[in-house]
Amino acid sequence: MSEDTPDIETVRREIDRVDTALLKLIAERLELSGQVRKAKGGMRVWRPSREDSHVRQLARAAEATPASLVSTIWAELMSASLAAQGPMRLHVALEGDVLSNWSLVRDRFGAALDVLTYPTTSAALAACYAEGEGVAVLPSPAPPPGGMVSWWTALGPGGAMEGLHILAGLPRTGRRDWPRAVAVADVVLTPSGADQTLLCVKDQDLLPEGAILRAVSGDFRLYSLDGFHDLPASPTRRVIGCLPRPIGQ
Ligand SMILES: C=C(O[C@@H]1C=C(C(=O)O)C=C[C@H]1O)C(=O)O
Repeated sequence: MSEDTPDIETVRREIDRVDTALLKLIAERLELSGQVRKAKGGMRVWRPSREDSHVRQLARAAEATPASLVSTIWAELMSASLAAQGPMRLHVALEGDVLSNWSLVRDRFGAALDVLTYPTTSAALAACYAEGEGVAVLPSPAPPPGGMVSWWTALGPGGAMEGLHILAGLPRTGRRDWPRAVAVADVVLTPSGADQTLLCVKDQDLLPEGAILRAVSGDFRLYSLDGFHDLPASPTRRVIGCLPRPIGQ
């Protein structure tokens, strides 16, 4: 053994020391999330914009730790926090590549929350709509010309589920400009600090400058706008979501 080779027992003792410190900090964090629950009163448990702005700041501060690792570790911590705070269930549509969908959900929401799965997108969306604290995980609105994934029109002007919003993109980290899946819930839109606003337009309507066409279904078009925009709703257009920008983009 050369002089530079670390002694395995010494390294293991150091790892034990770090893990014991981490364990104490995790317990402290869980204790604090119990207090958040009380402080929130009747407020909705899931605050996706707070989660993504927090993880973005941590990833920036992390230096050598990759953003994807920061995101998955905090997904687990937040999952435990949410499970402790109250009833929040995930309603996941497993259409398409089931294994990829499942790992996207785990990476973003951790393992502590109850998950119900559905064979179709519309069934997952309906279950979420029927349940106050539910969150649906659905395939992203499809870019044209693949406009078959048209569930998002139900959130648009005149749609049956106007209270629901698109609030998070999956995966949370990476360079993709448009997510593979999105999370939908009955939560008010608030900025995370780096967002795209999702605007659903019916028929032909005047578009804000810089709008990017993301999906088309019948008379409905879905555009994204850079930044957070609280645009007033009209019979022909409505803001249906706010997607925090992927971390690491
Ligand atoms: C703790 C809160 O509740 C939830 C859990 C969070 C966390 O564990 O950091 C963050 C946002 C919420 O989804 C909060 O609202 O701050």
